[in-house]
Amino acid sequence: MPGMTSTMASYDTPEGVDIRGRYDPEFAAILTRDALAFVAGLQREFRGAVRHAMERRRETQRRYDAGELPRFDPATRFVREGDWTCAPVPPAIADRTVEITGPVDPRKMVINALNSGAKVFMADFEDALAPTWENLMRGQVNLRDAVAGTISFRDTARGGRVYKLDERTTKLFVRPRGWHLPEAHVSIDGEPAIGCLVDFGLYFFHSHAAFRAGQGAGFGPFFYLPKMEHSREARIWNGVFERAERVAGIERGTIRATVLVETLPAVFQMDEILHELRDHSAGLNCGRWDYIFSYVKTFRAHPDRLLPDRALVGMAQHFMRSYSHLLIRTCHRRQVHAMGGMAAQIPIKDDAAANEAALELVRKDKLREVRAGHDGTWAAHPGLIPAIREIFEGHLGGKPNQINAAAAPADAATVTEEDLIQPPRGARTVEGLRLNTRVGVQYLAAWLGGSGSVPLYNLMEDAATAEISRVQNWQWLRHGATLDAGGVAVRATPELLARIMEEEMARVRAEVGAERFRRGRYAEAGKIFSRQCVAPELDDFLTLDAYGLIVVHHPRAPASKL
Ligand SMILES: CC(=O)SCCNC(=O)CCNC(=O)[C@H](O)C(C)(C)COP(=O)(O)OP(=O)(O)OC[C@H]1O[C@@H](n2cnc3c(N)ncnc32)[C@H](O)[C@@H]1OP(=O)(O)O
Ligand SMILES: O=CC(=O)O
Ligand SMILES: [Mg+2]
Repeated sequence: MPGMTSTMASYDTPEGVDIRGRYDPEFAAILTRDALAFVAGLQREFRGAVRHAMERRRETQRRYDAGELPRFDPATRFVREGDWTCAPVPPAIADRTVEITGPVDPRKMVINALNSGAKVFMADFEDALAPTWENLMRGQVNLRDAVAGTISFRDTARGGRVYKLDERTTKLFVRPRGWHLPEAHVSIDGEPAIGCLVDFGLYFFHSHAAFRAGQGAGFGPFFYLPKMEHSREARIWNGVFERAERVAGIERGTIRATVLVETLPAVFQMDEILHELRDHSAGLNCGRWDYIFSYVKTFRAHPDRLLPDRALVGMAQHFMRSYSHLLIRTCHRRQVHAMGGMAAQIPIKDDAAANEAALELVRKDKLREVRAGHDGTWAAHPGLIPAIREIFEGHLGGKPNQINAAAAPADAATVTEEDLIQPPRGARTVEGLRLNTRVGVQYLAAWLGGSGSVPLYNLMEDAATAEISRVQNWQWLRHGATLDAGGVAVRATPELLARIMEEEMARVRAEVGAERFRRGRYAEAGKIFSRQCVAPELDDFLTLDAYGLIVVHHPRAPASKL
């Protein structure tokens, strides 16, 4: 009987491992006994180090809250000043001029990304994915089939159009979740698994051999590593890679990873992070959106460092420019790629002039990046790839990257601690508070409904951009910021937010329509977002705070709070 298997059958798990997510025969082919034993081995070896690293994050934040500023660590000066380089770049990924990003599910999108004409596809378990059990497991199935070259999809909504891989596809990088996120559907020795070790472990276990034979020319698999704050966290990843190489019997140093420098503390640790990963490094990337989020988080207790409206905090702000210039110099000194970041604009379908204006903003952003010395950059949508390729390939003149040209802006050698934390300039407005609220609520509603990246007001929104909306509102309220309301100064207060919330919820309802509003989780998202904005203590991550609401344990009752 259809459906019978899903209630009766269960996963074959090794000692100490329990699967609390829905049973599905397709998922069972991923959650094999051996694959789970591999994940459990990682968790058992590294859980102590991860716990310690998370405690150190909290301890460091307490020091920032007491007035300390982030700075370069005098104890590791020898690493910053030392004359060392990372292992040579694998030939398969010398050219990373344009990288498309997208969630590991839906399947169609994965195929589109692999066929997009970009050099790399960064398949995301992180900012672009709501980590529901279904998304995570379907994502693993998609990645296994993508690496095997067998992935296909029949789109019934499009008259049965069949999607399959082209002759030439992009190289695959996979981004697991950050160290802070648990995986509540997998328990190991009675505690939730570490989310990123589940993402990494299952993908690596099933695909490393096919990947190295097909995609990596003897190297790989390749990864992106998000949201790290300190080199001790990179050291854990290095250990994970070494264990994986040992267990799989592959040559040490062939797994490679690009670290996103997307927290403020990490910008003071770039050499140290590369040094920890020097045998496994594939460079650094400017994760600009989480970086802005992290600036607010780090300075949550510093009223002299309030951000202006979110729309004004771009790469032209001094602290952002300094960060990207220092990242380029650091990477090129260490002989690895310095990757640029994500412009939030996406194609606008129904307005040619607005579309051209959006494309022009993307072009400008990419031109700035390649001129500054970046070796490649990110695209959020396939429609942007031709323009971005033209800029990067035109500037590089046939070279795959500019690592050996040691390209870096002249001011990169003199970037100071003060440059990296200089408060951004610009107005703080009630309109900004409104927009944060409107966007934050809609993103959260989408995330609760299982979508981790969505188009909103012609921009890409994902967990990182939504975090900026949340923490900026929190910061303004916490410090009673003065906001401009069309020439009149008003104070950011919980009462003002409550009024704006009511008005913006009504606006969202009118925009999306009553039926979609009712079916979606907008009301719930509104409540969560409000609570997060007025919380006495800033929640570290909105996705962690709300995670319990997307956890569905089987066969027991759904929706348990962790
Ligand atoms: C801060 C950071 O971490 S940035 C990195 C994480 N964020 C991301 O990766 C966001 C990636 N982008 C996206 O998710 C999407 O582009 C969105 C949600 C912004 C917009 O998606 P949509 O509304 O579906 O776009 P749209 O309707 O224009 O899609 C047109 C086609 O392009 C495809 N497409 C759109 N974006 C992508 C993508 N990133 N990768 C592959 N294919 C894509 C769609 O599948 C669709 O294909 P079809 O014509 O065969 O049906
Ligand atoms: O992950 C990328 C970012 O900008 O955040
Ligand atoms: Mg990010």
